[in-house]
Amino acid sequence: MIDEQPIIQLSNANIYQGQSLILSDVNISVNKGEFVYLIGKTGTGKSSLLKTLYGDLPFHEGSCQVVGFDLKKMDWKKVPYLRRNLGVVFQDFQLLNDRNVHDNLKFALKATGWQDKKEMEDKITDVLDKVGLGTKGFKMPYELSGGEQQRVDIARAMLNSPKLILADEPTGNLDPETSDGIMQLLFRICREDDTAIVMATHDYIVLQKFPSRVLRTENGQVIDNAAVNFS
Ligand SMILES: Nc1ncnc2c1ncn2[C@@H]1O[C@H](COP(=O)(O)OP(=O)(O)OP(=O)(O)O)[C@@H](O)[C@H]1O
Repeated sequence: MIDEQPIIQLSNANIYQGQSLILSDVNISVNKGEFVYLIGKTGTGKSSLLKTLYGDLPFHEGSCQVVGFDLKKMDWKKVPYLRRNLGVVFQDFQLLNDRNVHDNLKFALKATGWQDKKEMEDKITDVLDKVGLGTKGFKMPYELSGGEQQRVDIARAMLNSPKLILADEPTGNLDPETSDGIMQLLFRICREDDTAIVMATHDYIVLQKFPSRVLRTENGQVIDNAAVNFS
């Protein structure tokens, strides 16, 4: 068996928002290709944890390794390099409304250092096919349904073939049927590309339909392999 480093490893980690300690003594590890839910009541720190993992909040106490980056030692200027190695998916899609789907993806590629036109075109075709939007590249974001916009957001997260995708309530704005489609897509990416996915959610229907390991934020702690009470 190949001895691989976890994609995420936090040990005795403290998570802050400014001066406020949000989560303390966090000890979790996520392996390649794992799908992990992050649940917990509102305001208990799910987004704060995800933001720390993608370098949006500084990390100082304990240890935190993400896709091979040591966040405690990492120079703040290196955050763009960290971001090239992971994908982030948001609840509100965060697409640029002044350009079409293709150009949204091209913008993201250029912003992460891509230059070769042919390679960029091939990559855009590849990710749009993967999310089932191969024919929608010319559409403006406002011409798409919520589910389609979320697929574009996921396509954008996949552009740099990340080993990790962090998703903050990706089904939060979608109806149950559309959510199912997004969950099937995320699980397929996880399985076929061996991408680890950490997904914050309030959606217990999704958890029930697509069971996987659960982390729960509660009373300033993160509980691993948490039981879920569906009643
Ligand atoms: N920008 C900020 N500045 C200061 N405190 C913040 C900021 N954002 C969030 N907080 C605080 O951090 C704590 C955790 O919030 P966080 O958004 O991480 O929780 P959450 O579990 O993701 O909540 P939700 O489920 O509502 O999205 C809350 O007490 C919140 O008020």
